[in-house]
Amino acid sequence: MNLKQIAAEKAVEWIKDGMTIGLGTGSTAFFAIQKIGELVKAGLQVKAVPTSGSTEQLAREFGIPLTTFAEAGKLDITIDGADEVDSQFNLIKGGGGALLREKIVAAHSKTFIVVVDESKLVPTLGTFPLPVEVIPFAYEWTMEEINERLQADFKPRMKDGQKFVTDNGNYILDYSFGTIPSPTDVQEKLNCLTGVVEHGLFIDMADIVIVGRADGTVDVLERS
Ligand SMILES: O=C(CO)[C@H](O)[C@H](O)COP(=O)(O)O
Repeated sequence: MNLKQIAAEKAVEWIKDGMTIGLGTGSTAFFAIQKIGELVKAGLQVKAVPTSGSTEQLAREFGIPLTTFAEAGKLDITIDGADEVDSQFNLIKGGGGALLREKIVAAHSKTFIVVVDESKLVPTLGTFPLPVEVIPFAYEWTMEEINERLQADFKPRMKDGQKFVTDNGNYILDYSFGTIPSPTDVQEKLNCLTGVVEHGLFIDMADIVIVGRADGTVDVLERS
């Protein structure tokens, strides 16, 4: 079986009747959404908040009832993928461009479960470029300020020859660090910059990391 699928389907075991859940974005989250759809068809009662337009569409296709934050309050569980996971459960996310809603949803969940195949486990974050979501208005100035602070190479994210635009109408800059020895340091530098909406560092947010291994087993790692 696909490693992403075994991790994602394991995570779905945490979902119980009556829960409100956050649905992540990406090819790993897809398998969780698909499985939840099957369980809903079989009678599971849940309501979900999607983290992107594409996930909302998938949830509708799979017949998963949707809700809003206003209605749901704090979510019971969110299941989402990640681009990198370090040994402290810190993450880089946003490869799919949904980092802002993903972070909001994860931050408002009692339990945040991250599902990955083992290739996403790293000793230190930073091989995967760090996505930074910026407001399009005067984004060149924001970019200059970020560059001054981060001193790392970056590329504006493109799609079909145009700047990639997020579900929130913003741009993404992908920063190549190679290695991020102190994710909190980078987070602090980015958090106070006007024009930066959000970044893909998810620090101290994941409660459980579920890993699909090449030998077909699945590891459930819980934050101590
Ligand atoms: O953060 C994300 C989307 O914004 C995804 O969770 C991340 O990119 C991992 O994607 P995949 O499961 O397809 O490898």
